[in-house]
Amino acid sequence: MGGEGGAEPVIHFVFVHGASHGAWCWYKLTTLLDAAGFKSTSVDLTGAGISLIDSNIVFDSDQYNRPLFSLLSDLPPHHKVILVGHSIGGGSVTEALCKFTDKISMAIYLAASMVRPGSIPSPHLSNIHVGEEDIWEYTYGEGTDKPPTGVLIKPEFIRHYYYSQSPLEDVTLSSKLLRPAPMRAFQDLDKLPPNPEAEKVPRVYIKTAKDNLFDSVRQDLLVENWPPSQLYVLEDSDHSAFFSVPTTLFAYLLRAVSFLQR
Ligand SMILES: CC[C@H]1c2cc3[nH]c4c(c3C)C(=O)[C@H](C(=O)OC)c4c3nc(cc4[nH]c(cc(n2)[C@@H]1C)c(C(C)=O)c4C)[C@@H](C)[C@@H]3CCC(=O)O
Repeated sequence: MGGEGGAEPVIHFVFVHGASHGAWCWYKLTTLLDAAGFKSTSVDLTGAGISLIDSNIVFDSDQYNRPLFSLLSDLPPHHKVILVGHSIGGGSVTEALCKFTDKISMAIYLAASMVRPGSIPSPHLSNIHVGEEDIWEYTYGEGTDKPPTGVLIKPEFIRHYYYSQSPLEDVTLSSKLLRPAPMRAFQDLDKLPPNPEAEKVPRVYIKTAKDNLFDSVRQDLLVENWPPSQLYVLEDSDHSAFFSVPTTLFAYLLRAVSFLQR
């Protein structure tokens, strides 16, 4: 955990957003944690949130994850963080876990992509939203004869798939803030070689039970394929627990980290 040389080590949470989101989506959680005396940081990955980079020119996962990697590499010696990733942000968490293993005391996946390094994820998992509707809008930054460079959920599907149980104010605000996500950065996320050291770090999975985007069956499959040390279920949560059930999520985060102190 912290280890700043004072009497009590600081418990420091670092939050990683999912596709199209940004550091902004964690505002309720960081407020609760800061008020309770914890340290929290939320990052904007390249091309997301208030990043000045156009996501159409983000080419790979290294470039996409650079703000997170910089944060971790700049931590003082012996300072460890609890890394929390949402949705496809779980891929960034796993990459960070492999690259900065000694900086991470716990990895927490919230309705997130949790794929074991060295394994091949089932195609059933990598097909985003396998339902009937075509809910995605693509951007062709290099021309329509080339593969898409960006992807964003169509406006009419935002509420149902991302925020069905969340307050309307959060839906309204998010609708203004969501940005196209860098397709090419996602293609190589989760394509990591085996990493036995990273496997020693405790992992926690938090399931979202009323999730219209990432259904229970697929979340269960991730958990089955790479069992975490702790599993929690947010019964009333949509895909975006940081909006729909922030106080329960806060309580689960505290319960999860309490196991580090035993
Ligand atoms: C375009 C393919 C690329 C990909 C994109 C993508 N993935 C998610 C979104 C987008 C645009 C979302 O909006 C959603 C999210 O982050 O919401 C905030 C996404 C999810 N992805 C998940 C799992 C998952 N995705 C991939 C792969 C890709 N996602 C493509 C390369 C994998 C693997 C291993 O290949 C996995 C495990 C979920 C956590 C969410 C839910 C989306 C869904 O599956 O319906």
